[in-house]
Amino acid sequence: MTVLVSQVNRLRKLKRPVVGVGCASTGDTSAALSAYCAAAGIPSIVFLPANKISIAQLIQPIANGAFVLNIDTDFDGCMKLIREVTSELPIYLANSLNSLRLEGQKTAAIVILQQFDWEVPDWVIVPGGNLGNIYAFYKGFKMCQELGLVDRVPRLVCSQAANANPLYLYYKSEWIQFKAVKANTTFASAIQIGDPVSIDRAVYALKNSNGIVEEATEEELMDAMAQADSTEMFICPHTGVALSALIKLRNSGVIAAGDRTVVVSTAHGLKFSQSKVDYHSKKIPDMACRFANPPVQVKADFGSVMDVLKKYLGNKTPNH
Ligand SMILES: N[C@@H](CCOP(=O)(O)O)C(=O)O
Repeated sequence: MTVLVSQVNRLRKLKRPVVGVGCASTGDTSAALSAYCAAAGIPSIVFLPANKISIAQLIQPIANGAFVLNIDTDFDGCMKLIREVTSELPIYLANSLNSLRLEGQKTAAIVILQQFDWEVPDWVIVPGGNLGNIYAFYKGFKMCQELGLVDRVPRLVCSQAANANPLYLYYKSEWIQFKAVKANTTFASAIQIGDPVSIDRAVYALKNSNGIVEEATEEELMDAMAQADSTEMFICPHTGVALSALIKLRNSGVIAAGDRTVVVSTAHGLKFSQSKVDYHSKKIPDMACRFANPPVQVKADFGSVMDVLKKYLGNKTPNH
């Protein structure tokens, strides 16, 4: 996002008629845009689907001084509206159909290679919604190959929530015909997108990296998130979608035990704390919440506290 906002800053210094930067968002693009625009002193305008993003996501653009429109539609409706508006008004569009976003995002691939000491991982798994990310990763890896820094690109996996899975359905139809879907509610709300703007670029990236598309049900993604959290992480539900793909591909043997695999995490878990509260209090209809760790309610007296502690510790063996 800073690549794009820096470019807009330059255009404005050149006296080009750009009154502000706008985006439709499921919560993360708007947070980044509003922060960088605030730093650059450029007005930001964000179109958000009302009641479909977390409070932590909503408050970021508000706090950063963006002009926030809460629109009674879903992300795809917001995207359609901002495209119409930016074709009428001199507002610069910041969603990932703008190639400046992709140029910035592709640096994530370079960072992965650098962290792997320029050895190419076998797999990179990315959660997919509007689908700019998966293409940007491909673009970054391909650029490094063309520069001779590495000799190949990793196999890419794009993982979608089963409730918002147009790419998965397209892949399963062997790329016969793309059909946008109505995105249903998912805990992975940032990828609750039925008509991704970067569909063609994503397909190009997947075909050219011998890629795979996976999907995760609500139960699978929430269980994967809880399992990851219990190992010291604190991931977002979208990362749970990507981890579910890893679990499935590993179980089916597609990803082998020795394969080096990167799972990309796209947001901080603290932005989605309500989903974790719901899971750990086992309040989600039709979900077993197998890895829930609810707090134990106990009376404020020594005996009661000792009783529950002894019961808990009785199940544990000392670690010598
Ligand atoms: N998940 C995104 C949706 C918009 O995607 P973009 O990459 O086209 O900006 C968000 O957080 O808003």
